[in-house]
Amino acid sequence: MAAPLYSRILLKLSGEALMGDGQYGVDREVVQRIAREIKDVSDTGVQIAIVIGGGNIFRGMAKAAEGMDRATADYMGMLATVMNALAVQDALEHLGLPTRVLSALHIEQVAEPYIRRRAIRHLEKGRVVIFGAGTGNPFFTTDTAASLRAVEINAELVLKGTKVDGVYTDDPVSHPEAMRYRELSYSQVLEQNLQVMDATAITLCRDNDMPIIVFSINKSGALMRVMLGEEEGTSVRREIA
Ligand SMILES: Nc1ncnc2c1ncn2[C@@H]1O[C@H](COP(=O)(O)OP(=O)(O)OP(=O)(O)O)[C@@H](O)[C@H]1O
Ligand SMILES: O=c1ccn([C@@H]2O[C@H](COP(=O)(O)O)[C@@H](O)[C@H]2O)c(=O)[nH]1
Repeated sequence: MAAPLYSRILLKLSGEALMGDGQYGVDREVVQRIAREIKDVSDTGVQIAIVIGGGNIFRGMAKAAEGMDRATADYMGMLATVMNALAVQDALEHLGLPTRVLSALHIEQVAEPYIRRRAIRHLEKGRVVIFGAGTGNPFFTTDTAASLRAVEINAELVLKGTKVDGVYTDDPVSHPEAMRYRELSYSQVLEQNLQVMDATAITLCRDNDMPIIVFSINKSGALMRVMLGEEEGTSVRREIA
């Protein structure tokens, strides 16, 4: 089999991708399938760090969050990502993969605190590192946490695994006629206001020359195909000559 193109990656998993066909929460079978795909990549020797979103839990609480103080609601969202991190950790460890959850919020009984050098050490030892609680700051998103952690740990690539199979001319969920891009520059995403990742996350990647590939985590084998450099999803990187 061909060798992966990367040795250290940051995988951003959309929280909503974990809920399968449900309205909210975690679908165990979906998480187990994603865990198997992660293990396949890990078995090739690629170091994998993961940032998980919280949309599957947090959007289920949207009514409760209405009218709340924004920062308080954001802390609820960050705690939701910790629950997802534990669900993914459990699924990976059932497959025999060593993992560590590192949380940006202090909850020592549940997860190690985020310490950059520790995260790198875990990766070097072959552990899958799962970053919980986003950046630890309200007014941010887990996409931004993914860009930030990727830069911090010197990852070679941010992989955004989501429900759609790339970046489209418009939201493909509400605009079925939208067309998928094969590649885009950071500035095209920003100028065209393509909503697949927020502007802060894209800007951080642009400023640090961190390439991004957006792909469908629901498509079997897609994660491995991205690792092997095969045509999959949309690649976002610096200006295309
Ligand atoms: N131009 C676009 N191309 C592709 N997807 C788009 C575009 N504009 C909006 N989207 C939407 O962006 C979503 C991707 O964001 P995603 O659901 O992964 O959110 P997230 O914040 O990363 O994760 P979470 O579900 O945890 O909140 C897709 O489901 C898609 O419907
Ligand atoms: O750094 C962060 C990351 C996340 N949040 C809050 O959590 C939710 C869920 O994250 P998603 O990226 O939408 O999946 C988000 O809406 C924020 O409320 C945060 O405050 N800071």
